[in-house]
Amino acid sequence: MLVRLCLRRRCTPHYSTRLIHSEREVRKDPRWPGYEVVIGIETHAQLKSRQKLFSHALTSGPKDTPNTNVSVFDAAFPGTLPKLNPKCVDLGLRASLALKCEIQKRSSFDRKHYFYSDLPSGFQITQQYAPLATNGSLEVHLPDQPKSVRVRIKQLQLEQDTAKSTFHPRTLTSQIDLNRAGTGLMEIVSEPDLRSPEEAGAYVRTLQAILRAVGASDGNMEEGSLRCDVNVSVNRIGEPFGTRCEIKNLNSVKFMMAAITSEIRRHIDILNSPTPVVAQETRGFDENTFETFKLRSKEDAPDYRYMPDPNLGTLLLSEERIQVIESTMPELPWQIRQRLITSYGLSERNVDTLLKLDSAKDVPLDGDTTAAQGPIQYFDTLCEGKRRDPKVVFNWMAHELLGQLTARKQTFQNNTLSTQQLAELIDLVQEKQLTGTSAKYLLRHILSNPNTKSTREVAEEQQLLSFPPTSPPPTSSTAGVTPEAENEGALDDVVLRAMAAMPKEVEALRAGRMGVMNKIVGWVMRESRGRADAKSVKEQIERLLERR
Ligand SMILES: Nc1ncnc2c1ncn2[C@@H]1O[C@H](COP(=O)(O)OP(=O)(O)OP(=O)(O)O)[C@@H](O)[C@H]1O
Ligand SMILES: [Mg+2]
Ligand SMILES: [Mg+2]
Repeated sequence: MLVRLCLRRRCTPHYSTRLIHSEREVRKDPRWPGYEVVIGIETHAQLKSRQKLFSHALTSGPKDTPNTNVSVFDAAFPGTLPKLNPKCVDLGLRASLALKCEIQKRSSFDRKHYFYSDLPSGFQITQQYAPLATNGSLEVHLPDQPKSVRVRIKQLQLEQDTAKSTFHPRTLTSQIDLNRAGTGLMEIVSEPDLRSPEEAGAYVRTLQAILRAVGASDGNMEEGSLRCDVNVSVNRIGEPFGTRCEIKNLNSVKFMMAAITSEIRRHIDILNSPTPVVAQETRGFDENTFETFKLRSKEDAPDYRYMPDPNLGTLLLSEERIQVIESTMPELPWQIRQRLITSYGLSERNVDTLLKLDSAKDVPLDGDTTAAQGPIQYFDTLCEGKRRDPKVVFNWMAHELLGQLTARKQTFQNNTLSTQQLAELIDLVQEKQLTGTSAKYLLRHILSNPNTKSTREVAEEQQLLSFPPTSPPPTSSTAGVTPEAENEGALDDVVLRAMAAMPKEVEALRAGRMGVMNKIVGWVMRESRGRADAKSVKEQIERLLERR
C-alpha cells in the first residue's frame, strides 16, 4: 500500500504555475494596473440524490429535524461498511459529461484523515488520487464582453459531506447534526484560469446553471448545496504566478466576489511593501467587515495521511453505462445559447434572460430531467419554428408575461398561461385584432382567472377585440352586417361622437392647428377602452374632415 501511495503522490498533476509567462494571455484590469490576478475555484456541489453516498439514509434538506436521517454507517459505528450508491455515480457522470471531462473508467476512493467534531469516523472518503473525471472545460460568458473565457476543469471527484456543527459562544458548546454526514458531494476543481472577481462570479453562476440543467445538483448556495473555496494569487504582469491563498467555504456569489477583491488588495499591499512576500495561507471571509482573515498558514496545514479506502474497491465504468447517461443528457445551456442566437437571431442579452429563467426551473431528484418543461421549450413552442417573429415572442414572454408574474410575486414556474393561449394572443395583436393595451389587459385577466378557453373566446367575452385598422365609408345602417363590419361601424360611430362632442377642436383642426388632434384621438381611445388603434382613429378623423 505504501508503494502505491508514493507512486500516486508523484502522479498528482501540477498546475500551469510554471507556464512561461510569454505564453499566457494577460487580461489587464484598470483597477490594479501592472498586476495580474489569478483565481482557481474548488466547488463542492451536493449531489441531487435521494440517498447518501455510501448509505441508505435519506439526503436531508435544511428544514429536516436534526439527527433524523442518519444510518449507523453515517454515525461511524464500528463494523459498519460503505456501499456505493450508483445514483450518485450517475449524477457525477452527468456533471462530468456536461463539463466535457474525460471520464475515468477506473477510479477509486481514499480516506482523508482529520479530527473534528463534525467528522464522526475521523476521515472523509474522497477521490484524491484517481478521480471520476479529469480534463474538462467550461465556457464562461460575461455580460457586455464579446469574448467568452474558457476555464479548464482539472478534475471532478466524488466525496462525502461532513456533519454540521453549530457553536454557541454563550454556553461554549457545539451542537452536532449528523443529517448531512455522508451526503454525496462532488468537488469540481478548476485550473487557475480566472482573472477577476467578475469572471469568478460568472464561472460559478455558469457552473450552477449547468449542474441544474443536467439535474446533478440543485446548486443552491443559500441552502449550502453549493459552496466554494477560492484560490487567489497576484503577480506583476510578465512574471510567474504568485503564491496562492485559499479562502474557504464561501456560500454566495456576492460574498465570493467581495472576498476575492479584499484578497487582491491585501496581496497588492504586501507586494508594494518593503518585504513583498505573500505567505501561502488558508483564510476565511468575514461577512461583516467584507475582509478575509487568516485561518492557518501552510506550515500549519494538516497532514491528511491519505490512504486508499480498504472497504471500497475500484469503481469500474463500462462504455455502455457512459453511453446510456450520454443518451439521456438534455440540451445544455451553452448549446441552447448557440441555437437561440443562430436560429432565432436573439441577442446575447435576451438569451441570458431565458437561460437564467431556465436554470431556475425545478429538476426532479436523481437527475431525471425529462419531466421538466422549462422556459426554453415554452419559447420554442411559441415560435413554432419561425412562424412567429422570435423577437416579438421574446418580448411577450420575457417582458409582458414575466413582468405580470413578477408583479404577482410569482416565478415562471407558477405560470398558468398555456403556450396556445399566449401564441393566440400574440397572433391577435399581430393581426391587429387586439391593441397592445387590450392584449396586456387580457394577459392580466387570464392570469387572474386561469382557464383553458381560447384567447379569442376570452377577448370576445371581455369585449376587447379591436375596431378595425381601416374603415370603409360610413353606412347609414348596421343591420344584417358581419361582426367585422359591425366593429368598423362602431369605430366610425365613436369618432363621429368625438367630433360632435368637441366642435371647437374640430374647428381648430379645419384651421390647420393639428396639435388638437391628440385630444380627439384621446377621447376616442378612452371611449373605446383602448380597443381602437390610435393611427386608424387619426386617419379616420382626417378622412371625415375631408368629406365634410
Ligand atoms: N497560483 C495560483 N493562483 C490561484 N489559484 C491557483 C494557483 N495555483 C493553483 N490554483 C488553484 O488552486 C486550487 C487547488 O485545488 P486542489 O483541490 O487541487 O488542491 P488543494 O486546495 O491543495 O487541496 P484541498 O482539496 O484539500 O483544498 C485549484 O482550483 C487551482 O486552480
Ligand atoms: Mg480541493
Ligand atoms: Mg483547496
